[in-house]
Amino acid sequence: MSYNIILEVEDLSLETKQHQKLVNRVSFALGKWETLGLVGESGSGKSLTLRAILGLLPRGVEKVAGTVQSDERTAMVFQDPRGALDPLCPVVKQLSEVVRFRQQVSKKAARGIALELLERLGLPDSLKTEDRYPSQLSGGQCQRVVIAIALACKPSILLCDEPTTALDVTVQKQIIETISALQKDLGFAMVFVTHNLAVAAAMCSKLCVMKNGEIVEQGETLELLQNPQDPYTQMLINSVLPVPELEGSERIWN
Ligand SMILES: Nc1ncnc2c1ncn2[C@@H]1O[C@H](COP(=O)(O)OP(=O)(O)OP(=O)(O)O)[C@@H](O)[C@H]1O
Repeated sequence: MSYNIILEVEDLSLETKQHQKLVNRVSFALGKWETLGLVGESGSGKSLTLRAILGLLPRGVEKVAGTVQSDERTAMVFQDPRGALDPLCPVVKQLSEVVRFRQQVSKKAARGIALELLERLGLPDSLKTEDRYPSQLSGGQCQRVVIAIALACKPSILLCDEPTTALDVTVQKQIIETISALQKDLGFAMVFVTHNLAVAAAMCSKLCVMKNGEIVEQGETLELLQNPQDPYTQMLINSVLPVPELEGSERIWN
């Protein structure tokens, strides 16, 4: 890996045990501080690619070729925040345990670091004083806790698998702004999986467009969106609905 590259995926291929190809010869590189977006339709292999980077492939899926070279401090934020948390454990305790394990500090120090992290993520002070379980938090608050847990590992690479898909649009925007601000503060690199081209354009300096398990096009975000070469990328861009004019235009619901 060259000096500034923190993650390099080369010719990665994943298959089921029955040899069904799921990801085929995927290659990309991520520089320090950079954010790379993986975009493409559902089922195109984005999540499996992230899981392969983390070495956490689901049962029945195998890496059959290729290499992944990455910094060992890699953490992941999953799509479904509630599913990523233990429903039977108060959230501060869950976060403290990760801090204690990953940062090798005392129980008391871990709780202090956990509370600081929660504050940094804009979670309410009531979490400091009362035990709150995931079911007592909103979806956006659960996602903030999950992000705090990922950051407790002090990652140099953060893998985000559609971290805002399960949230409403205003909360989506807040979470994306929070992640961007934390990235500026803490200086990690990111691979960001999203369906949303607007989010990808706002967050990512480079994009890889995936279709049927392959990267059909990759490049600098602006260049790629302004001058897409692959018909599939062109179709993705054309399928983003423009915000309709509010007066005088035909509406679908009329
Ligand atoms: N455990 C598994 N066993 C067999 N096939 C799987 C498994 N997990 C995923 N797949 C298949 O691998 C392909 C890629 O899945 P993946 O979850 O990476 O897609 P994705 O691009 O992340 O989709 P989405 O945007 O909907 O999350 C899909 O065809 C999916 O059905």
